[in-house]
Amino acid sequence: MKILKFGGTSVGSADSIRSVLDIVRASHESGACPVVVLSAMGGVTNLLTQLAENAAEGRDFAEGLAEMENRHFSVVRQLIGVKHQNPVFTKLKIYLNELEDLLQGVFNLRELSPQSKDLILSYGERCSAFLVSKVAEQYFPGALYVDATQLIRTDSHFGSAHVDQVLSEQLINTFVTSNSGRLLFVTGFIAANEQGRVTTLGRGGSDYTAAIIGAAVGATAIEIWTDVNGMLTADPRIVKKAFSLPVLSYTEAMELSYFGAKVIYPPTMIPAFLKKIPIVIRNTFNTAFAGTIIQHDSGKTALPIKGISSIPEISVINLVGSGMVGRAGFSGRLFTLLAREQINVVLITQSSSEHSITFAVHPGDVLRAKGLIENEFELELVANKLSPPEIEDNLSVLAIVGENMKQTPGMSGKLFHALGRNGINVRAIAQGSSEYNISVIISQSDLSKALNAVHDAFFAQLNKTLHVFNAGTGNIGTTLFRQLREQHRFLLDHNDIEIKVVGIANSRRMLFNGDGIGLSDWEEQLQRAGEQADLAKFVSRMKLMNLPNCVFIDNTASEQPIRYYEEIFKSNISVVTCNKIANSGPYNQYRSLKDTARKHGVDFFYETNVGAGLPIVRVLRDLMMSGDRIIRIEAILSGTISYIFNNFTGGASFHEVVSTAQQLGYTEPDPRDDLKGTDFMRKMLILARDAGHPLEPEDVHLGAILPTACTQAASVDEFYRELAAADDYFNDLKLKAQKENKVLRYIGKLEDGQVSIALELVGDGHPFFALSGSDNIISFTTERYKERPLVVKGPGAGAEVTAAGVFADLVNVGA
Ligand SMILES: NC(=O)C1=CN([C@@H]2O[C@H](COP(=O)(O)OP(=O)(O)OC[C@H]3O[C@@H](n4cnc5c(N)ncnc54)[C@H](O)[C@@H]3O)[C@@H](O)[C@H]2O)C=CC1
Ligand SMILES: N[C@@H](CC=O)C(=O)O
Ligand code: NA
Repeated sequence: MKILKFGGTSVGSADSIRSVLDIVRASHESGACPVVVLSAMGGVTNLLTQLAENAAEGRDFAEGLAEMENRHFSVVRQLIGVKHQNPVFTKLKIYLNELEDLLQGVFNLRELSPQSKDLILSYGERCSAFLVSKVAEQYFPGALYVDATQLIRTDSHFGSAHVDQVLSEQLINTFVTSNSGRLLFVTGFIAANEQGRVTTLGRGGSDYTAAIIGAAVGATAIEIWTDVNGMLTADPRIVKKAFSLPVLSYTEAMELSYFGAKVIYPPTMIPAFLKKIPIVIRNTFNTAFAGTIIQHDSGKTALPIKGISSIPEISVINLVGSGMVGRAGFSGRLFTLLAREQINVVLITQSSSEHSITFAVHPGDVLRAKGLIENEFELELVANKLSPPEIEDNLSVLAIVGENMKQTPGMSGKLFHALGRNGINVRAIAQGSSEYNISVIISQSDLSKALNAVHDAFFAQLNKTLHVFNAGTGNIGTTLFRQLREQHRFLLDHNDIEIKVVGIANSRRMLFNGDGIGLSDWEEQLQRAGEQADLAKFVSRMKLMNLPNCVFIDNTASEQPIRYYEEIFKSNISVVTCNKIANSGPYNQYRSLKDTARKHGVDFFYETNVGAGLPIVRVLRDLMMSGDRIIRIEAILSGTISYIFNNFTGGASFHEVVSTAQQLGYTEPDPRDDLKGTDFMRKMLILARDAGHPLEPEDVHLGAILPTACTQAASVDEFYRELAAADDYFNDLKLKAQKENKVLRYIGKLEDGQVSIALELVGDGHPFFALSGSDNIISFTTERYKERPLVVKGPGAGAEVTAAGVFADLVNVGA
């Protein structure tokens, strides 16, 4: 025999009741004659609570009663044939009249005892179970409505009564046996005490009813039908990637539901656990989905943890006192006091010095707990053996849960790494003695970020999300967005990485969307829904959104974003930049940026600062980190100048070739930066610094390729005019080279801590002779690569290769 329990949403409307009956039919046809347990229609228990409170305070309750009547009557009209409706209306009307009398009594007395409240609430389940049984009767002759007050016996602890398991089992078995073969529709949640007075089993008690009946009849399974796909790895309202768990042990399910996951009412597990009856959580609205099985063992799984649960609102009380806290007997007195006063202590930690105890309670209990402690320990407080209790509010608990944790080392390391990397401060830590959970207390404002970051850390193989804030939507930014869009599917399928661009800014406008800005029409969105750009606001919004695995990309050529890098690192956000200005400014700035990023455990990636997408920065870093020593670097690192010399061969004049290089996207936004050598200087400086030399920009010996008039041009237009005027000068250079069978090369060198860049004529014996397009080439002569240098060569400018380099840096963030 199976028990099927349907929650409020499953019986919330005529449509959903139809789905319930389909499920019952399927179960019935498969041979089992199930017992069906029903909750009140969705929202009805809350409505009844409200009406009872209204009545007790002398407020009107008629309107609410009418609403209750309408909801039930409307189902009768929709689901029961006209001929059979009258007796159903009559019985429902009797229930509603009784309810009205009760509410009137409460109204007259202005008093609502827990006993009256239980009786009032019982009408929710009575109406729904009766109604559904009558709808079912049309298809299952003999279907029987059962009021659980006949089946479940409790004590008189109204509101949350304790079940007399033995007596209830007898009552249930007698009833079920004498009605064998009939389909039973039982009210959830309600029971009765010895005198037959109605009691309730606590919020969510319908699950419990199902478990009690299941245990009594030795059911093969207890199916809890709800409106979600079983128990999930985390709260899906906060963690979009939360997924349903196929198998959990009873203990794991208890731990997960204790901390917030409201899918199942924790006491439900006990009768099922004792009789080893599996509980299956299924979705009434997605019957094709297998749901979650809760059973004796936690099942074979590769997952180190099962889920992450959370309590969003918690308060903490700190007790400090050298003379008191930590002494034998103190904690005993403290926690006995709190237990006696029914204050639920969610979590306890004690400092190793044992001079302090921190414990968490629900915010509604915190002031009462403080008052109780002040009373109980009055003498100790007066004698200064104990400091007055301190309260901290606006905190949350996050807990990772799973039986496998016990056998897997490094679980807490992983948890704290994920939290630390995302700048989440941990207020207190507790590991359950069972080692089935590790809980941390964090600030409420960090909860969403923490849940997502921890979820990614533990279920990384199941997809990691990077949240990107991108400044600069020019040549490189636009190309990067296109590449991200084109690769979105591939990254998800092959690397389980999802990249969401959640903020975009250029010098005119900015736009945010925490769910990700669609990259097929970002320009149109930025125009339509964006606001006026303000980089300070962009950065503060980025911090405020507090997203996990967050990356700031600087795709501008501006000094402005650089002012925020430190602040960004301090907010535990990584930076990826193709903007060279940050690393080629004063040495102190370069040093400080690197140090700050390292200190905050975030990445600062700038591969495209040198040679665009070519692996140069990375290669140098690997050489340095593995203990090699750089003897000499020789390089061509201006893609623009390389292109110009490789193409200034035929009929086109020098200034025309420069203009083509600009059109091809090789130049800096201002091409004077390339031709004056500034861009090359920056790259050599960055390499020298990365190679360990604390140089300043003016330390680089920069040989010019332009006549003075060109270098002094005050605007880009004027620059082109001066270039055109200098055509003869460049032609002479070209002819000289051709005469000597040589080519023009602008070459940078780093040796003995000295950096120079100069225009050279090189012959075909030179390794830099054969280049084409915008090629860069770099040769590292090192202790290990002494005889034959390590050479990297390839296109070193252009939007496609640069954006690809930014992309590669991005996917490596946090790797
Ligand atoms: N073109 C290439 O081959 C390579 C370029 N780079 C670097 O890429 C960067 C971008 O170059 P392009 O895309 O060609 O430049 P671009 O001029 O086409 O685009 C720059 C973008 O930055 C935005 N911007 C400027 N100031 C801003 C501010 N204060 N706040 C927000 N946005 C701002 C502009 O609105 C524009 O969208 C430069 O730093 C360049 O050195 C690096 C390696 C290779
Ligand atoms: N303008 C630069 C682009 C790469 O950094 C160049 O020409 O090399
Ligand atoms: Na590079």
